[in-house]
Amino acid sequence: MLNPAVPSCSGTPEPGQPTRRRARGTGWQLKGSTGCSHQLAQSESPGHRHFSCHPGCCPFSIWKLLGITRNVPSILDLGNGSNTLLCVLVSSREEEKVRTLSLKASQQQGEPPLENGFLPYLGCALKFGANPLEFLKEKQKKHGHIFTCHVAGKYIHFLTDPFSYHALMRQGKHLDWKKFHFATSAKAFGHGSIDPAEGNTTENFHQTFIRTLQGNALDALIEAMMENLQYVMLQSRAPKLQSNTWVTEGLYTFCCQVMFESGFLTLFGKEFNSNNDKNLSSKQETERAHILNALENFKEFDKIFPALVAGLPIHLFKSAHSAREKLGEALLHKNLLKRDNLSELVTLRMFLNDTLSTFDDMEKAKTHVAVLWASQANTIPATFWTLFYLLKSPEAMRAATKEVQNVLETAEESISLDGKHISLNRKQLDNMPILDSIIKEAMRLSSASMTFRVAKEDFTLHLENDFYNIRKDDVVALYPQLLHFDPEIYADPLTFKYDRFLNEKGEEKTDFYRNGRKLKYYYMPFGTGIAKCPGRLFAVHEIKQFLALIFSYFEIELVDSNVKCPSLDQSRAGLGILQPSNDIDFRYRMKCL
Ligand code: HEM
Repeated sequence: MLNPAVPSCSGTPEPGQPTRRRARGTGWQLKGSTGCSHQLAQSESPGHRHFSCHPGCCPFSIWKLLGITRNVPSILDLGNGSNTLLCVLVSSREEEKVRTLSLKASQQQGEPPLENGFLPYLGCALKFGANPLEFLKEKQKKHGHIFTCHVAGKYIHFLTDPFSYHALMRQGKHLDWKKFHFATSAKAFGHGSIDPAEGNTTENFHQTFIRTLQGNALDALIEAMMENLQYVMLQSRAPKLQSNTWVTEGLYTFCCQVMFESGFLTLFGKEFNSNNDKNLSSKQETERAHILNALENFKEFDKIFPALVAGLPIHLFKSAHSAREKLGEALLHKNLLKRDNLSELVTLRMFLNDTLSTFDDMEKAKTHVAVLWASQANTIPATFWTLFYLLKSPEAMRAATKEVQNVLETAEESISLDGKHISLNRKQLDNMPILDSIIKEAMRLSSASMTFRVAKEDFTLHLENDFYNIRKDDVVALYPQLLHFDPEIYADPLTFKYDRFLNEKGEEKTDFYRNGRKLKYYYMPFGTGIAKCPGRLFAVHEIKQFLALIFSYFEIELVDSNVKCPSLDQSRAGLGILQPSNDIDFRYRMKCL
């Protein structure tokens, strides 16, 4: 792994003058501000091809440092303590770009201000990757509400004014949201293209998700999840909970196991048939071992997910590759068919895979791995942050437990350990505004999702008071963490306030302001517009169910009540809810009921 002291071309740019620009359609040109416009020298060693400017211009041979070699990727460790990995694959196509490096320029008229960054090909990628929020805040200060960043070969126009967000939604005619999702999914999960235009399938995935995660389908998911959470918390973890003694565990580890196991059972059903089965308990144990094994594979694969999105091939990561294949094996249709209580989502997806696609068995299975990942990767950290903030805030904990007690009482649900499970339906769970506010606040503080749209053609982006030319294939992006941490919208934005999303009546608060104007977009962990997460309602219900059951059955506390809030692991910035950079010890024991 390289740990570069980032080099630059000798000589500094002329003040106020960007040193590079895109010549439409011709790739990159570079000019050192000393006036050099050199041909890049090329040298070959077995398996590698190095490019370098002449020694006086690029003393550290940036090309070599970045490992620009034929089909050999580089991983750059920023060494800034943030665990950030930025991965760049430089293929022969990029080599062509590098070959044409030689000159200078600036943004074209009518385009947003351009930040090229100092690194050829990478542009601003390293700085952006190290801390996107700080980077974008700095550029916002410098350029205003819209600017363009060159990031790893792409031009990304960031809209930072929340009053401009609707411009992105409105101009769907010129902007594509699907291509990026389709390409990312195929790259990360290893199935063939799911873009109907490419002929492997005619399934409309978006419609499948809406149909099976919302409306009536959601009721069934909620019911199954309630049952599974109790099975996992009480029966499956029974050996740990034998006596009335405290169990100490990492909070993230706990949330991860409970949510993964329950969520997996809810979507992919159970191996065992629970009715009148003499060997039930040994079958349950085997099933649990399989799911925990799937969790290990999930974690191994999930670790390198940002690298896959950045374009690195999975073959570089042997154990993650093998983990993804094992997840695929487990979700082969022939194995799913042996399970009871498959969700409507999985049943319908299997049917559509079989009837509308030409995927082979493993590709079909990998489309299920994609669903498994989408259903868990954000939910697990969101559950952790919610419970962590509750444990840190006695006032929030009191309000939340009281709300749950009231709802249980109204529903005439009693809490016991005699095997009768608590049941709360969707309507009852919807009647918990305090939990809603707590979950929202925890996600506001931990979410770093990014909304992307790709320009289908050259067009003019109309914002509130101005307009900008956007070129075909450029990306227009929103980074809502800017909005979530804006002190004008959220006073004291880094502080957890459990009732931030409640109004004076104790109902959901929806009026948030900036510059005295009411905002339409103020909370976006689930994205927005057409591509908004189709599983968002289920996700919030899952977390509420988890909390309601924790409060009902367990006493729970932090091992160190003064423990500091863990920092956000920035390596997943742009992908959703960030994980904590370290786990936090907590303890729990069964209540004496
Ligand atoms: C706290 C939990 C969750 C968060 C924060 C979250 C967030 C997101 C975000 C930001 C997107 C991308 C939206 C965009 O591109 O603009 C997304 C997509 C998606 N999410 Fe979630 N999600 C969560 C839970 C879930 C759950 C539980 C499921 C399913 C059971 C799910 C299923 C999906 C699917 C299938 C997509 C892709 C949609 C498409 O491409 O049509 N998500 N999610």
